[in-house]
Amino acid sequence: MKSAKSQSGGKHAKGHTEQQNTAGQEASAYISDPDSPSIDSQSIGDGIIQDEVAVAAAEPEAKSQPKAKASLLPPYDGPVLEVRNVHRSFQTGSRIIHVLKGIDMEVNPQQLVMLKGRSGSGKTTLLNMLGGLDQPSSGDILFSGQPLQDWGDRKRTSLRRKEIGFIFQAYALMPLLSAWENVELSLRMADVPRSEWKDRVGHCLDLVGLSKRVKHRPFEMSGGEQQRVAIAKAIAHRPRLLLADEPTAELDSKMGAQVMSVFRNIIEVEQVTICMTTHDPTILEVADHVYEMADGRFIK
Ligand SMILES: Nc1ncnc2c1ncn2[C@@H]1O[C@H](COP(=O)(O)OP(=O)(O)OP(=O)(O)O)[C@@H](O)[C@H]1O
Repeated sequence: MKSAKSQSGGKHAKGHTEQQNTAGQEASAYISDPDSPSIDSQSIGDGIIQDEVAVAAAEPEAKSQPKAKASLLPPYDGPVLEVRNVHRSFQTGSRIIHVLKGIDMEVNPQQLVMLKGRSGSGKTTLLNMLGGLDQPSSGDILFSGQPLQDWGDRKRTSLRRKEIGFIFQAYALMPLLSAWENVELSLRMADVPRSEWKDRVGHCLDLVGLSKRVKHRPFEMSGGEQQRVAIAKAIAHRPRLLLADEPTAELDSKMGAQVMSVFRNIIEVEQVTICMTTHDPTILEVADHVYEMADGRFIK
């Protein structure tokens, strides 16, 4: 796993020990400011995980009673994602690095779309933008027809919590929580009413083939099983979009194939849309569409 990058838009989950160590501190921040501030200036893994650590550590009573999932987005029949001429540059010291150089793409409902390309081509930078974790330097990203750049930090945070599920290369599960509790956490974060948790957690763990592992903690499971818990967790709150950053990179080919078959199944059953990055040529055939990136552009 690579280290986090120097500036906004970096990536990757922190190690578990670090997640645990920050729990108390993050929890108090969460309680004192329930509408937690934007995490857009943090890496994809850092932002999501700090958010989760805070919610996991907070006493349930410290939050107001969860409300039913309010719709953030008006009904829309078009693509889940429309990306128009997106550029992203980073400044490191006196240097400006132009990472994305005019990206155009569309992701339609219930598609499995893959971004492939060599290391450093810009895949994760783009994924961060698609999840509203970072903003383009120029260009537009529409999520279900809504231009994300016109949304404030708070609304984008809410979009991430309610409409997007994130999956990482290194699973990013809470190490002290069981599979069941890890999935439950995502419902708590999305303000899903507690009365719905039991059925929904059971259903999601069943979908990923882990109904017999619900009490296991991450260290008691194989890599493939942990990644399937992470998938159950990512879909539990019924997001429209799943974003996965190299979800099979740590797995052998058999477990990688299982994860891809779970992806196909949840697209059918949960009607979710998936956009993922990969280096693995053996899984590309499962995709509905593959975008190949080189040096910040798509190769035709
Ligand atoms: N926050 C940042 N500050 C400076 N440079 C960055 C930042 N984020 C990404 N970059 C640079 O942008 C380029 C693309 O990085 P990115 O992580 O998007 O590539 P990638 O295709 O996902 O690579 P990999 O397959 O290794 O994960 C790299 O040269 C990287 O160093």
